Amino acid sequence: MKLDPFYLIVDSTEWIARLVPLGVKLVQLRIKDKETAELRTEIRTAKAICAKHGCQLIVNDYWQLAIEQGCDFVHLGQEDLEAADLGAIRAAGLKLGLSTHDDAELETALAAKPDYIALGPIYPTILKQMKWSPQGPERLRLWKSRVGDLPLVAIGGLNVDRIEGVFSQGADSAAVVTDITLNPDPETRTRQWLAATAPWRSVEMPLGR
Ligand SMILES: Cc1ncc(COP(=O)(O)OP(=O)(O)O)c(N)n1
Ligand SMILES: Cc1nc(C(=O)O)sc1CCOP(=O)(O)O
Ligand SMILES: [Mg+2]
Repeated sequence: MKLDPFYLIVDSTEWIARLVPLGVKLVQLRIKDKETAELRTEIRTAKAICAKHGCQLIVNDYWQLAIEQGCDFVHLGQEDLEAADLGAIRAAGLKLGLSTHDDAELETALAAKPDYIALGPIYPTILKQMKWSPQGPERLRLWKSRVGDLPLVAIGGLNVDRIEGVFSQGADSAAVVTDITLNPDPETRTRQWLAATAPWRSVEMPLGR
């Protein structure tokens, strides 16, 4: 499986409606602190927008709602994974992305046979408090050697200027929140991300890229 090299993460369908039509092909809906009914509506709406624009939607955390709404991809962290029913996720045909932050988490994640592995935080992030120090882009190379053919997602503190650095270390996709959502002009920033990740979007990548 291949992931688009530009992995946008947003916290509402408003953002999805605003940015996905610009050409985004991979988006995560990451909502915290909303009631189930509202989450259900958000997921349903996000799914419809993404389907219209040929964008892969990944639902963060809420795997039961993702199943209920007929989604096809979820992202779980390690604590989410502990509480999740992997059998139900697989039986529903969902693909699964997993977070990792250290060796033990990578081992746990690989045992769950995910469809991609994320490593973070690559750089300091202002989105949320994290107990891990920034990994640095070099750590992606070690992770890539361990995940083999599984797509590797870099996350945490990424911006347009840091894209080349994560792909040169072996990342297959670069995930981003605040460089876009806190930008004074999120549409222009999204277009910059699309352009900057274009070299990694081609079907066949030259060796060593
Ligand atoms: C692509 C990607 N990588 C990591 C995360 C973080 O997941 P998690 O550790 O479960 O933390 P929350 O995002 O749920 O706060 C992610 N969402 N996406
Ligand atoms: C949600 C999330 N998870 C991370 C991890 O390391 O698992 S870092 C992160 C925040 C990403 O936001 P930004 O691009 O604004 O730094
Ligand atoms: Mg989570």
